[in-house]
Amino acid sequence: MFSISSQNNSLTISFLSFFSRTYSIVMASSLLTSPGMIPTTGSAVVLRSVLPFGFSLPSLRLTRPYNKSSLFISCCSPVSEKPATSAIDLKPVVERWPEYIPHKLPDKNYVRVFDTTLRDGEQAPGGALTPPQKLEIARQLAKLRVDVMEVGFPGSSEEEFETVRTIAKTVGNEVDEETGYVPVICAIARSKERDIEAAWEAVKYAKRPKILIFTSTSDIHMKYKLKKTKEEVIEMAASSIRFAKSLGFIDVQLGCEDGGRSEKEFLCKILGEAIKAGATAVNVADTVGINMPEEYGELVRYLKANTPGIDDILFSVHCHNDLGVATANTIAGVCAGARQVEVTVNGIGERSGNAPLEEVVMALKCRGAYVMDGVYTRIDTRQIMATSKMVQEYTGLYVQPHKPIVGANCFVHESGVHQDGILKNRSTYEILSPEDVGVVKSQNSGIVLGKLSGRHAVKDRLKELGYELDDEKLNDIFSRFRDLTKQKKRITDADLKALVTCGDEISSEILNGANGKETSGYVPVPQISSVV
Ligand SMILES: CC(=O)SCCNC(=O)CCNC(=O)[C@H](O)C(C)(C)COP(=O)(O)OP(=O)(O)OC[C@H]1O[C@@H](n2cnc3c(N)ncnc32)[C@H](O)[C@@H]1OP(=O)(O)O
Ligand SMILES: CSCCC(=O)C(=O)O
Ligand SMILES: [Mn+2]
Repeated sequence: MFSISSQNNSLTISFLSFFSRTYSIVMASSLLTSPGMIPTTGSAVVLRSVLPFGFSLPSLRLTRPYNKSSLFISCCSPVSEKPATSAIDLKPVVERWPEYIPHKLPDKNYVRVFDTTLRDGEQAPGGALTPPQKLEIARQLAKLRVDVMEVGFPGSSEEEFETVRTIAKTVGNEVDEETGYVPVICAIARSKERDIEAAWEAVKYAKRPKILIFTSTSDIHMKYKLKKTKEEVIEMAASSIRFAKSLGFIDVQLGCEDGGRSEKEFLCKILGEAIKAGATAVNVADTVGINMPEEYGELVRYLKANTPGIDDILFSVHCHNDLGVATANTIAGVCAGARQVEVTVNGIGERSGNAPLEEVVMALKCRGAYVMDGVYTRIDTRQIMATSKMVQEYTGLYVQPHKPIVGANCFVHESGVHQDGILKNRSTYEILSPEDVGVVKSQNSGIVLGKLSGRHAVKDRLKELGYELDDEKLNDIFSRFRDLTKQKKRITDADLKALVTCGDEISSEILNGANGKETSGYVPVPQISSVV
């Protein structure tokens, strides 16, 4: 069924199943007796093997020790019986954080997560935060294990300067003993010495300080906003980078604002000059969210292919969501070779926001191994929901129920056909494991009852409540349940009990609230909460 090969410090198990394209793998501990073996991070399972006639076969790459004597690995192929992510992903005993080298990644598939919730996210209209809130979010971002957090614009005000400095002094020095993890603390600056000095004075206390110097590169921005020529903009960017280095910054990123509307040849030129001046990373921002995924991916590919020295530094992507494709553009950038993603929690940011961290990270976790050549991040995805909730509460910017990954409806089912599928096997309609994103569910399994629900779900819920019904009785209850949904949007446990116990009369107790707040319009789903 499978073959095992060993190379260097890694073991590859290739599964030779021609019969099924769905995989559920149980491995005995005897396979994994070698000390020093754990799954590669991010996507525990790396699928690589390809059959001659195009079928994908999974292989599992193991490189360090497991803390379990036996392993149950659930992995998904393009068609899977298991959620694509799994709460029982293999966990290492102690996983050391890779050494941080600003311009270099520990391996070619590592994607660095640069969170900008506290800078671009805070720029969301109505999203301003107090200094203590920013500090608390920074601590939570560290729990989430973001590689880099961009925490503010020190040159913009005294208060912002102090806030960034406090985060640098605290969160920027809290090294996790077990893993060695400590976040990079980044500050943004315009291409102005005053901003760059303020950035240095604020973040220099962090173990790993970083600056993002931005400059506009599109004709529109250069002409109307900066009122500068191309040559002047190049000189401004290069001299700013040199100035930042002269102050003590080792990690300097140049951000090309409005890169998505910039001339490609000009971008190559300015990026090349930035690299010569000592930049360790560059980004090309789709500042106005105008690019389409193919277009943005193509831009990244072009710049990676045509900029001298680009492969010696980190290429970062920064996408806005004006046309609803920020996540897709970010992923297209990664597929084109970018290895840092600039994202915000819940996707908050200017106008329609930035690429949401949770979407990009879960897309890579869920599909990185299958369709993106094994890219992965080291985000602790179980902290996603807690982080999302904190950001919602502090900014007052609440996500819609159907927001991917963190919306209240993500693991909830109201329609009969779906409920029936979920009750038979969750993977029929869920691709993620709720626990993987920090969601715990109550015993009613994310099933809510309403107008579109079916008999299976009603019967199942009644059984949970202690009522075992024969088909005739169920049909009767179901018919009255349907009647009730004409008057109530959400049918509660109390309603169900009353339907069973009240005979033909629908009690006034049931209809209480029929016109009330709780049953009109959207009703938040109560059975989901986050695990911190
Ligand atoms: C695309 C982005 O998200 S970039 C981040 C933007 N974030 C913010 O703006 C939040 C914080 N901003 C602020 O507090 C203020 O805007 C400040 C303190 C930075 C500047 O305030 P003010 O001095 O009053 O200037 P104001 O904001 O009105 O105008 C911006 C100035 O910066 C200049 N500027 C804009 N981008 C750049 C750049 N990349 N490099 C150099 N100068 C720039 C503009 O041309 C304009 O300069 P001008 O006065 O010579 O015309
Ligand atoms: C170029 S990255 C920094 C500025 C920014 O947030 C943007 O351009 O969208
Ligand atoms: Mn932005």
